[in-house]
Amino acid sequence: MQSEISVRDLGKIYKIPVRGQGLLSSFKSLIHPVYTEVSAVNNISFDIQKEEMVGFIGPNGAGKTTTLKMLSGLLYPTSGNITVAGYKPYERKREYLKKISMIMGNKSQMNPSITVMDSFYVTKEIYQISDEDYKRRLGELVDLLSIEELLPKLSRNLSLGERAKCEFVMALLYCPDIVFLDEPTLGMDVSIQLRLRSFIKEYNKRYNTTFLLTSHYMSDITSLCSRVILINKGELMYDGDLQHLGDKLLPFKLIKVVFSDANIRFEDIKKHVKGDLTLVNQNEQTFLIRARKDDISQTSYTILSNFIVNDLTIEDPEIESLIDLVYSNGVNV
Ligand SMILES: Nc1ncnc2c1ncn2[C@@H]1O[C@H](COP(=O)(O)OP(=O)(O)OP(=O)(O)O)[C@@H](O)[C@H]1O
Repeated sequence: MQSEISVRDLGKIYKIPVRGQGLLSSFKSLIHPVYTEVSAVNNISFDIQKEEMVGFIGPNGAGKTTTLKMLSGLLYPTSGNITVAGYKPYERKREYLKKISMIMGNKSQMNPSITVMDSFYVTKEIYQISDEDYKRRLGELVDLLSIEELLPKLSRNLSLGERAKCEFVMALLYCPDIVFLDEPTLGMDVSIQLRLRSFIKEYNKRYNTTFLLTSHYMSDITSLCSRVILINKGELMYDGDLQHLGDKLLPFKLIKVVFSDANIRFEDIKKHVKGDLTLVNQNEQTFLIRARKDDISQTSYTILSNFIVNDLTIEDPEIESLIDLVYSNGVNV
């Protein structure tokens, strides 16, 4: 069976004009432009099946947006092949454009000078949605996102969160099979992020829509995607289970220990325990300590043998800490 999204050896090189400093140099570069090349995506391959929700993650400049733009047909690849729903995206066939949608958290698709309702109506006309389907779909989406009172407002007067909800409605009105989400919750407060996440989850279940999502908020990824594709400097670094990636990249565990003695200090523990140990936090006799996974049995044993302990538990690190690692340091899986 053919995958819903199939990407093979995909590459994108941007050619950027080099401009020298000063007026004369700028003038020369207009007549004889010199270009430099930036390899944004380098030979990546992956498959996504229908109904999957996949997180697409990587540090700044990794090539996520460039890839999404090639998948949606906004950019032409320099090399490789893409098939989405049986189409070549860069051909931008009308039937293809009806099958996909792209939501970009930092770009609005709505005309600021007309009302929300009119923007939706324009979408109806562009995508030739029948009156009956339009009425039903709009009703459902307005209901799911509770935006009834926004319909008569001018788009330019919407708050960030209100606009995001309307963008979702507009992008889904024509019932696309595949949705590309690029930072859909960017800059939103936590309550709107939660609302949009539960909306995406519910929508995926109800309509079996395929989602490919990039986000700097790990909670978007952890709550929606069990599979992640990780890229770094345009190269594919990992494709698989999110939890497994966490195990690989976070090679430590957390020991929560409650001592009987209120006077214990972290230095006392370190005197006995060999190896890497970090104090994450302390509340009276309760310590949360980070230790390397490989040392965890020995560390716990040493603590139990040298102190009077009321309670000791071993916990996995929060998968959320993965995003800091991925986005701040880049990664090597
Ligand atoms: N239009 C463009 N012209 C030239 N270079 C570009 C263009 N768009 C992106 N790039 C470069 O391509 C590389 C990948 O950029 P891209 O926007 O795809 O990364 P990203 O993973 O989406 O980053 P972020 O998380 O910061 O949004 C970067 O080095 C970027 O500077």
